[in-house]
Amino acid sequence: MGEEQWCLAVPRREAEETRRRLLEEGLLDRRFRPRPEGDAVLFPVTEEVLGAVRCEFEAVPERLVLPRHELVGGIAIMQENDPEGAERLLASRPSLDTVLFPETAVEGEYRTRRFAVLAGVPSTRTRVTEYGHSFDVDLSLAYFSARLSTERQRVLGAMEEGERVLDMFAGVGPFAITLAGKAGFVVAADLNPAAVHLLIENIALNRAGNVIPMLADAAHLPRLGFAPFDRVVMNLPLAAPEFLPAAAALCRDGGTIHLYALEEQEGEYLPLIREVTRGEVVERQVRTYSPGKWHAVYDIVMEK
Ligand SMILES: C[S@@+](CC[C@H](N)C(=O)[O-])C[C@H]1O[C@@H](n2cnc3c(N)ncnc32)[C@H](O)[C@@H]1O
Repeated sequence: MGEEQWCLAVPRREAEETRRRLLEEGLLDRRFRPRPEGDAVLFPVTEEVLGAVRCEFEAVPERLVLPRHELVGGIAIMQENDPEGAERLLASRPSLDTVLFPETAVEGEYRTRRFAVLAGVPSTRTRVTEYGHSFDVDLSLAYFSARLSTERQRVLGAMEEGERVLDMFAGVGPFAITLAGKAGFVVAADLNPAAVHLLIENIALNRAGNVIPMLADAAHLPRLGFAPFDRVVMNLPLAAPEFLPAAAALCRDGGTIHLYALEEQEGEYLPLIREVTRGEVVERQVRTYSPGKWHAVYDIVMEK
């Protein structure tokens, strides 16, 4: 079952006049694209607007079922390869530019997917706004998931002012730039040159001058002679445990590592974590990944 959206179905001959009046009254988004359906044109509206205007206009309320999708800025990623559903989705959401369908799973070292464009502007690039920050992303070139926005705020909330932070797998910078709000500085590393290009653009976009971008393999970071960090973010769920010894070497005693991992059993990574610290470890489920598998985060206090 997809998501539902209320619409006003207006006879075609009334459509232009209705559009003008709804715009004048501020009840319709200016980016609205009319979508003819039979003899009518469908205007997407909220339930409140529907209640307010249905008596005034020669209009019938309709409930459209929209295909399941995930929103990333102006892009909707659909779960089904359904071009007709994609057109409906595009018409119902004025803020959308493009509807994509992932042709592959998230794959490779850079954790990217290949997409087919189902509707709209043929591009995988968009701008995402998250808690007052803006991130330019290109979904086919670099990883980005809007689903971790709450998690980034949680980590920010756990920080003290002025911390030295390392983001080992920074992507286009959502953790690094969010945490920069409280940090003294953030070193943000990624192996993917396209991700680092976007990271640099995002540092400028958000004026986050205390984020230091690095094109680097996280495995080499311990050899670069950094002073120990107060906090290390490890967001590479499939392989982060491999890099835990490197993170432990880079984190000060009493500092915190946030290890994101994909697991099938609660506490799966505890034995590995116990090899690097005697400190407190708190595990949380971030979200379900697939049946029987979930993304977990371990907040690890370093005590060597
Ligand atoms: C799951 S993504 C997370 C990106 C970002 N933290 C976010 O939340 O959007 C993991 C990132 O790690 C990068 N990566 C993979 N292997 C790496 C390595 N050995 N060293 C540094 N970065 C790596 C990938 O290019 C990818 O951008």
